[in-house]
Amino acid sequence: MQIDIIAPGRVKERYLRDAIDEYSKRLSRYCRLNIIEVADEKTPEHASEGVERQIKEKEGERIAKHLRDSAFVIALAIDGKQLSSEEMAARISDWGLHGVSHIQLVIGGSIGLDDAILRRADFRLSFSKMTFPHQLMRVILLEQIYRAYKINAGEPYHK
Ligand SMILES: C[S@@+](CC[C@H](N)C(=O)[O-])C[C@H]1O[C@@H](n2cnc3c(N)ncnc32)[C@H](O)[C@@H]1O
Repeated sequence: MQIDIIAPGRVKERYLRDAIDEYSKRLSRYCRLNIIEVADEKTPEHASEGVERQIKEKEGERIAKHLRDSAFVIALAIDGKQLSSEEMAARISDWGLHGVSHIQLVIGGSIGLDDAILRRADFRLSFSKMTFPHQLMRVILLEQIYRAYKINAGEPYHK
């Protein structure tokens, strides 16, 4: 399975980059992982609704360039569907059985994902009703994909 994670902005914090590298290394045993960072837009502190919409559109256009018609696209969205780790593992296995060989997971920038990306998504995944910083979200997502592969492989991992 090819797994892409697409997100705006470069992760600058060393401790997050270390965690991303660690989970990427662990995941390389189970899938082909590709992390695609698109350029992010600078967000002014008190941006108007119009400016925020423009920022999301620009970042959305950059994300869209990487989306493949044949891929199963998952948008990370707070109001998406919440799954347990076991349910996520079962979905990944199921999508694979139904011919999906390429999953693209998209994380929004600091003000979220453009509507066009949300509409394109085949599935919207929520990690809870809480808002996580987009850069930390990459680590959480990688850990949960790794957990899903461990569950599907029947291999022990902390419960
Ligand atoms: C800082 S959040 C954006 C917050 C923005 N107000 C929104 O509602 O999308 C940045 C990105 O991280 C992801 N994210 C943050 N918290 C999440 C959660 N609980 N579940 C799923 N994705 C989340 C989403 O992709 C979101 O676009």
